[in-house]
Amino acid sequence: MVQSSDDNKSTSLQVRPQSSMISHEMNHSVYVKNAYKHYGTKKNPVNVLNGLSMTVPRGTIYGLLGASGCGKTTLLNCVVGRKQLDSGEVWVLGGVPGTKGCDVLGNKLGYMPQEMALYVEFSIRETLLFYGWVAGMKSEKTKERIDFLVDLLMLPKPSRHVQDLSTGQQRRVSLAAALIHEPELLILDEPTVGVDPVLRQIIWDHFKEISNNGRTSIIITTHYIDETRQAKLIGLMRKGVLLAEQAPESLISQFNALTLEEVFLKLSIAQNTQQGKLIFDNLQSSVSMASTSRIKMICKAHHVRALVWKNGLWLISHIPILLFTLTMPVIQMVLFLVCIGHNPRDLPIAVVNYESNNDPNCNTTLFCNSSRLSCSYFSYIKAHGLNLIYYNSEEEATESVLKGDNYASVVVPENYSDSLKRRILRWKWSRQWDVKYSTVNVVPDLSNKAIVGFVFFHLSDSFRNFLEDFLKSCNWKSRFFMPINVSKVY
Ligand SMILES: Nc1ncnc2c1ncn2[C@@H]1O[C@H](COP(=O)(O)OP(=O)(O)OP(=O)(O)O)[C@@H](O)[C@H]1O
Repeated sequence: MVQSSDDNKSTSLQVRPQSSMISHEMNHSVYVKNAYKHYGTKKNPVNVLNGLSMTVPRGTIYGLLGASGCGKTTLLNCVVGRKQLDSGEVWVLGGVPGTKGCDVLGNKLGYMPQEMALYVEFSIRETLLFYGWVAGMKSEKTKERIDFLVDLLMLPKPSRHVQDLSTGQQRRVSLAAALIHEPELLILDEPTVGVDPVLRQIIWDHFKEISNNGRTSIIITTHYIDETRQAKLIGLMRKGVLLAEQAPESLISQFNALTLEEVFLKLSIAQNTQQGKLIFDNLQSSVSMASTSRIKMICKAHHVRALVWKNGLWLISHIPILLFTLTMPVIQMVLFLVCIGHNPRDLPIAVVNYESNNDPNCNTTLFCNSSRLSCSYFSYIKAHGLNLIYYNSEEEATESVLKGDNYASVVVPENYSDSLKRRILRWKWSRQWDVKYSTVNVVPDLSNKAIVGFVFFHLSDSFRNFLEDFLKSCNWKSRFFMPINVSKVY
């Protein structure tokens, strides 16, 4: 309980929340200046950051303290680039996240969010392996680190699946994922919630050890105010600003308090009485630099490898979904073809039949001695679904194709039937004359290859059927050839 005399003393404190006690240098781990962030609409905003400034020197454990809902997570999300500031500056490891030269931040940063962000179908080992690979670590080194972290954080067997762990164990796996690649900057949102006091001390000892050499900086938010006495610096956050940013011992002695809780209380009371003035001061002094931050995780080969591995692993552990994913396109295709798709029909083609003098009504009956086999062939084409438009000459038919009236022209030469029969009978020893007059000439519209493909299909399939029936009618042995000549005209 704070004495009333202390209260009076505290209310007279000049709380200047925005003036960081540490000088501004670009080589700090994290430097936030005049950060503003609100949620909700412009008309009805929830102001979470109100011109907050924060400095985390390299190699420091920084305890970010504040009541629930004061904006700690929002601030950290802005630092790691998950959210953007409305205005203000964020510098991380000497660069502005999202700009050139700061693209390695993803590997230098270890972030443990407050919410569970693990793939629960994975085992502990698979989870940590994935995050190691994402950070570009070699498998051997990752395995070494997994053994070390499982031991340090007293995790269950690495083969256990995340979904089978308790919430506290899952949070420790999340912490291990942030630590796996020994990043330069660790941002941990309440890493010790629900952790046994002995283990909590072990974790803090580890933090002190890795920050001691000056390489690793750690920002920790926690509700356990007392544990942050072990931090090098603490930032007391309230109403969107830092009320103080100092070493815990120096705060305690400066505010003549016994605990950090007491310091926080005194500062909060002081802030309440000065609120109006401070907001005014902040507005006066704030240079609104709309430099929004966003950490760009670069997509390197190891990211791709890790993602492919992760997705593969996920699919293997979800066999029904894998089967569904593989068979779905086939099912879709079959359903589409059965219900909707069919070959295009009634495609117009220009025809010239020199054998029948272009008589569209010539006898189409197929028999061995027929002298108008071309008429029979045309009837097969018609039955197959092409629309025959008769022209008087080959030139007119070709012209109609060039004009786009028809998809192809089909010209049957005179003496077609006799030549065709001789060609079938003499086969390899056919005369050139018979070859020429037994061949149908086709000129396609090359501007529409997909449709022309169907025209060829109709023409050749019709000829195949026609030939089979003709050979049968003559009792000749079965043969296959396709006397259709395609000419290209541009
Ligand atoms: N997406 C959002 N939309 C609207 N309001 C939000 C959103 N996220 C957070 N808030 C509000 O912003 C304020 C700050 O939330 P934040 O999560 O940053 O606080 P916190 O200090 O991390 O709280 P805790 O310690 O409980 O995690 C809260 O009032 C919260 O309701």
